[in-house]
Amino acid sequence: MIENKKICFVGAGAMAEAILSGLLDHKIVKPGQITVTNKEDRFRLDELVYNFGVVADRTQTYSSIQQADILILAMKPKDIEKALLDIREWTRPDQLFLSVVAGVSTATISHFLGHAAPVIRTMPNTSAIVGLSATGMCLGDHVRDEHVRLARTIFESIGLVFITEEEKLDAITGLSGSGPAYVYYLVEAMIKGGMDVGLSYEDARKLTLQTVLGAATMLSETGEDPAVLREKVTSPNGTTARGLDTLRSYQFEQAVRECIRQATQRSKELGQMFSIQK
Ligand SMILES: NC(=O)C1=CN([C@@H]2O[C@H](COP(=O)(O)OP(=O)(O)OC[C@H]3O[C@@H](n4cnc5c(N)ncnc54)[C@H](OP(=O)(O)O)[C@@H]3O)[C@@H](O)[C@H]2O)C=CC1
Ligand SMILES: O=C(O)[C@@H]1CCC=N1
Repeated sequence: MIENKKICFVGAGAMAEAILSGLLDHKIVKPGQITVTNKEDRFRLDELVYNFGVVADRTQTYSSIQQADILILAMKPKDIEKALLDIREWTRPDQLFLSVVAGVSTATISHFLGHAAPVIRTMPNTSAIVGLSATGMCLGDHVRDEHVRLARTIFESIGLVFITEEEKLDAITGLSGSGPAYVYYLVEAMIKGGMDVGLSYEDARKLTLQTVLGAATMLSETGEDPAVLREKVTSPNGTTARGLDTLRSYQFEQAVRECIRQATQRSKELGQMFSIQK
């Protein structure tokens, strides 16, 4: 429980919602401790107020920013410079800044703020909504133990937290930040494959979901190497062997590895486009 601290979200989209719903579900804060702000979409703020009971400051955004102890930056990378320049005169070095923005460095955030507030950069994922985010986190200048404790409490309410060096954040973005989309893509393909061989959409979806959930739970609960688990499914000359050979012939592994490399590269590019260069 985080008592007596006000949290203000700057940006009220998908990630902001995922984080605030985790905080409220786990009773880390009360709805009245959270304020949401965005650029212009008032209907979106109304929706969050209606669904979660949080506070939206539509007319005095800057006063909610001034009153906040913790600001969570949750806008797109292209919007962060303007957002920070708009609010900076209402911010102070004794506030904690937590960013979920892809690619943008802690040094850039500090630069745009123009003062010595502690900044923690994170990369969660949308599974935060069900409390299963894998969140990478790195610490900028001026961050003290009490800030790390607060950031941990917030992000552990939405899943696993992994503190690391800033150089790793692009890789974490390419792997686990974007990762849910890769899994959904695989699931889409498996459902289509099931339909190709005669199953209904509903049955293919149900069977695929249970298969993915079961496989993830096996990995997590047995701690086994995925290759070992894969081999246990694969009877010599059986059905799995034929399926896996087909995936290999389409260079499945190379495709997935290149996908993560490219997503990581894109995170670096976003960093170059929207971060100051040291
Ligand atoms: N979606 C994902 O899977 C993940 C996203 N991220 C990162 O989270 C960040 C947000 O992503 P997501 O929630 O998907 O994005 P959304 O597009 O859903 O939301 C972006 C929000 O930013 C607001 N915004 C834009 N400009 C400003 C501004 N100048 N001042 C205040 N608010 C502003 C928008 O307000 P308005 O609608 O009024 O324009 C909107 O509420 C991104 O940087 C992304 O890299 C990180 C991990 C996973
Ligand atoms: O696609 C993106 O850029 C964001 C960052 C990680 C997940 N979504």
